[in-house]
Amino acid sequence: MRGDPWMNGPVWALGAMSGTSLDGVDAAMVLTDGHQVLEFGPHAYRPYSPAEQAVLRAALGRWPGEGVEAAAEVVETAHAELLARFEGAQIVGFHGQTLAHEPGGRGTHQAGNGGLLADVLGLPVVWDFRTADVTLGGQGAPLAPFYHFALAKKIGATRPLAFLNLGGVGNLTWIDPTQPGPEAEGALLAFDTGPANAPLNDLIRARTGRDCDEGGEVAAKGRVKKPLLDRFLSHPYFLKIPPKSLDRDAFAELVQAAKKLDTASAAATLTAAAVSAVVKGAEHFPRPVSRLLVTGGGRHNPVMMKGLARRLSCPVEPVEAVGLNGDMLEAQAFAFLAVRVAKGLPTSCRTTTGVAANVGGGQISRPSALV
Ligand SMILES: Nc1ncnc2c1ncn2[C@@H]1O[C@H](COP(=O)(O)OP(=O)(O)OP(=O)(O)O)[C@@H](O)[C@H]1O
Ligand SMILES: CC(=O)N[C@H]1[C@@H]2OC[C@@H](O2)[C@@H](O)[C@@H]1O[C@H](C)C(=O)O
Repeated sequence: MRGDPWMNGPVWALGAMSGTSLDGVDAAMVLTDGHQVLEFGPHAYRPYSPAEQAVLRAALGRWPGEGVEAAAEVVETAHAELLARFEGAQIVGFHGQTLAHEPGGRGTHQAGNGGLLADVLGLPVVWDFRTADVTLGGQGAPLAPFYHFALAKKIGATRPLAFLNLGGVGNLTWIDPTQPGPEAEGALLAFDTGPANAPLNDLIRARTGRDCDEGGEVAAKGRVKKPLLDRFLSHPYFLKIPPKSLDRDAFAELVQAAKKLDTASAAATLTAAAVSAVVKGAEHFPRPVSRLLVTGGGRHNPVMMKGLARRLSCPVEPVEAVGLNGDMLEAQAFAFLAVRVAKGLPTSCRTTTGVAANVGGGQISRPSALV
């Protein structure tokens, strides 16, 4: 609508992401006009309790109508609690929790109803970011690349660079920052690399009860089992030309096979698998990059980071090296994307999701009192 504040200049947008690691919800504010990121605002994190995590985990792989109400309620409650702590937001970008992702098949499913959140928060909420892209034949993921492009401009990059997200799943965005916008021909190439932390977390949880391989300490004590790594790398996913995306549990057989190993060797092999998937992914870059900026929880894992630095021919640094916050970058991305959706700007294109035309994915729900 013409009277909406985002039609008249930059607004403070609040974004929230509940990632595939199932650890909790990140939320962050950015001041943006949907093109540039002008300022970063406050951020916060709300972990899921073990009971909430169990509900989400039990719902993985399920679709609407398949008993996902409890999971949706966990997502909505956690977001309502977290987002209510912020002041001054004019619009909210709510990603929800991906429970299943099958572009080209049943679609993509993010639990959580943005309409409910709009009523609770009294703010317009943009949500369901992925469906439109999938409906138009795209992968529906990754969606952070348009935000990565804005960040590349913000940090003043002049040569090709890449962002790597090491979340539950890994994803890479190659960027030519000299292009005028993210949808320009040759500006971006983005895709999921393969599993990153999710299989490692699942192993560590099963063996030790802990959430993750903190500091890569378990993997550092193990030896990589080359035959298993080679088997992993022969997966047809690595031969696919990007754009391409993955479900969290697409490589379940890798985890099964790793379970036969001692804990340290299994962790070492799964960590090496995450690294190798990125190295394979980098082979798809249109041109070499000047640096690789790493975001997501995996940048805290020194075994993963050292593996990448050893095997890639460019500097590998956490995004903090350029003054960004790698724990909040995806939450910020959905704040930025919310403004783009509200303004009718695209959030994905052929080179980020494979969609045939530029798409502004997402629907906007306004608080009932405002309708
Ligand atoms: N100190 C640490 N040492 C080792 N690994 C860590 C550390 N901190 C975080 N991680 C890993 O990072 C994961 C969290 O990453 P992140 O929050 O980026 O994932 P996500 O947003 O849920 O995933 P996705 O981007 O796939 O949606 C943890 O589950 C853990 O595996
Ligand atoms: C379907 C889905 O939720 N995919 C996530 C997941 O987590 C990482 C990777 O796989 C990426 O494709 C995406 O998230 C980020 C935020 C994205 O869309 O850019």
